[in-house]
Amino acid sequence: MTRKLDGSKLVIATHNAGKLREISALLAPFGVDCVSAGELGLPEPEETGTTFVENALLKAHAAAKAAGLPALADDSGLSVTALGGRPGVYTADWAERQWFEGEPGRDWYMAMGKVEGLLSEQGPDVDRSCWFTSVLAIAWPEGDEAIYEGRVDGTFSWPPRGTMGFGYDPVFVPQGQNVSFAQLTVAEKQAMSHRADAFEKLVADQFGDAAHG
Ligand SMILES: O=P(O)(O)OP(=O)(O)OP(=O)(O)OC[C@H]1O[C@@H](n2cnc3c(O)ncnc32)[C@H](O)[C@@H]1O
Ligand SMILES: [Mg+2]
Repeated sequence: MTRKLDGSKLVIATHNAGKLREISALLAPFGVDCVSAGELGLPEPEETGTTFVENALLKAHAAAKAAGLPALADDSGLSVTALGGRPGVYTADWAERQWFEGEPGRDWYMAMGKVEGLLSEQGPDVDRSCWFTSVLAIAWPEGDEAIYEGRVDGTFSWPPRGTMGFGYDPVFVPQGQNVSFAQLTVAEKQAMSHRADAFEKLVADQFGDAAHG
């Protein structure tokens, strides 16, 4: 039995604005009182794990300890079959940190181009199948933890298309669709995303029969 959220404030332990938007929207129907890591001024922990689970737990525990509140973290990434699952856990690292109009950020276009470069080296018939993973971890200040994993399969598509979403969304075409994640509204992406898949498991476990949304 995993520990359950009991109505106290929940820290959304991410420094990624796109994820924060999606996780807040997923939580909205459940009336959970949320605060983001950014609002609390929590530092961004170093992601030293070698798996999504390790990094999600590391981020959730760091935030829970620092805030004295339960914390929900997401570790996610894009895995490309023909690249042996890379960038995978290192998806964020493939994008260099840059300054954009005075704001710190990462260069996602460069990172997507890196993946495309490696794929096109393998010729025009290269297998472009790929998948997104999301591991959601909840940690409590006392050390309890819970883990939920989600996945969505698709195709790495070039050139990038669309302006919605974040990160690698413009190159990810989910199975059965012909538009990228960045051409979908938040609600449309949530109907099929890796994060929503993990969240469904979280809801079943944490909110049980009372679950809706
Ligand atoms: O660690 P936090 O603070 O949560 O934010 P982050 O951006 O560093 O997040 P990760 O360490 O989990 O790195 C995962 C990267 O994978 C990419 N990614 C994950 N989910 C995605 C999604 O739904 N759409 C597009 N790209 C996604 C995105 O580029 C993320 O930066
Ligand atoms: Mg990160």
